[in-house]
Amino acid sequence: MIYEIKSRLLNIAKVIFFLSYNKTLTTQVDIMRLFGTSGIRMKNLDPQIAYKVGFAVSQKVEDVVVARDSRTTGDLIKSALTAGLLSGGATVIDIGIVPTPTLGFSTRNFEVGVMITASHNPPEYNGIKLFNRDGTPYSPEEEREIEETISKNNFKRADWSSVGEVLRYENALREYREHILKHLSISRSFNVVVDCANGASSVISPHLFTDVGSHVISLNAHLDGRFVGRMPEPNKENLQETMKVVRGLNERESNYIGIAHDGDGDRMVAIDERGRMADFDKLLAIFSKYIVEKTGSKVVITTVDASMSLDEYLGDKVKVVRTKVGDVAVSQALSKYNALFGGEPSGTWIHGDVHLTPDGILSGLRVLEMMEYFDEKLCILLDEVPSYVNLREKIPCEECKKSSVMKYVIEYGERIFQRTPETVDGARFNLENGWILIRPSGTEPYIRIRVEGKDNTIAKDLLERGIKLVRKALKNEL
Ligand SMILES: N[C@@H]1[C@@H](O)[C@H](O)[C@@H](COP(=O)(O)O)O[C@@H]1O
Ligand SMILES: [Mg+2]
Repeated sequence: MIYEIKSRLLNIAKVIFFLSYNKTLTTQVDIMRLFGTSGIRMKNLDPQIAYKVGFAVSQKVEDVVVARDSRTTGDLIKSALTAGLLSGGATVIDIGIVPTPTLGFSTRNFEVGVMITASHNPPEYNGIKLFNRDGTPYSPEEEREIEETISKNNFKRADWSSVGEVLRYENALREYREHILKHLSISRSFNVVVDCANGASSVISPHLFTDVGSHVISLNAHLDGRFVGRMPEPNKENLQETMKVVRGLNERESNYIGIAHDGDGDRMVAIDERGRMADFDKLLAIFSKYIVEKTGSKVVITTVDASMSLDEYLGDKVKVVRTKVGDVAVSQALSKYNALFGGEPSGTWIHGDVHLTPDGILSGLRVLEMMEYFDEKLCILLDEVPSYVNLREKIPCEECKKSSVMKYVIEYGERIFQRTPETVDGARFNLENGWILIRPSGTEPYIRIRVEGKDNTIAKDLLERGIKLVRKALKNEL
């Protein structure tokens, strides 16, 4: 009898297990991927996505600090995001238009920070980037959680009595400015051209350079979301005019340097006294050397696309850690290794002694500090760094094709280059006299190729082979 009851119970349990197992199978939802290398970034970003992100964030936290850059769609996206946050009962602290590093810094007083920006992308893009209290951008795992909440529609709406409210906070810029100034030691007066790309850095960058005693000429330093002065990516093509201005000023031997930002001010590009845009890898090397010499720190963080000259320049005593491309990975590695400096050859620099958010404004000021420390012109410091030939190319590739293109690149790349690639990010083939990295951009519809060779012929040949390989992979897709 007892045996009979037992076996019946067992059968019922089996049926319940079967039903619930099938239910989980049928209710399993595909997780919609929204986040890339640097948060969410899309052309004509749909405000409904912003609403859902706000709603998802509000399920976990009570107060959220929100800021935006100068883009024309900034108010639209902010309103939608705010509606989502309030719906879930979160309090929104609105600090207005400020650069990403200011938002990252302000997050220390709240639970989460949200920056509405598409950084260096053209004006038709916008995006959303989330920050933790310690100033680090959200990790891929934290981003997955938000994507999961959205995909599963796991929202709980607050009722009228607990719905959130918006508070405006006016002191964010002042607090950020004071914090930055506390961490600088600049006593010399420098001549600086500051180009803000009509982006968010306009509200603070030229002022901080004046604060440290520089003579400042500001360019594109009024907010305009159409980026009327120049496009927001601080690259050679977009900085032609700025370089010309620096060169023109220095015809009278006034030793101007240039500092240029992207749309949200988390990047910095330097222009030396000869009007040349500083090579990112060289700037990375001198920043690293400066931090190592000044603080005794023995570890520097960079990304897989950084030059081999860095290791050579720093010598054996310094450990160079290479992460995936993107400030998220660099910032996390900084925390993990307790490092004081990390940078990427895209002009993104993080100074861990001040805060863990990439900061183009602080980095520009640190260029001056470094020049004073080494008592040398920027052009001379840059020329001291060994250099190899670096070439870059980007090939258009739709989002949905990226993963199969990369699969092809890895498989056929192994045959072509006779090497197993490193796959920290995309595929990097390390060869005798150089290397080639092929990876999908996490912010734009491109496959990026970067090569470095001991000489021009090697680099050009590698690049050509890389381009051919990606084109073949794309054709294979058709
Ligand atoms: N803040 C990030 C950078 O950290 C990153 O290097 C860059 C390029 O990323 P990707 O090459 O994936 O487009 O995007 C953003 O600007
Ligand atoms: Mg940026």
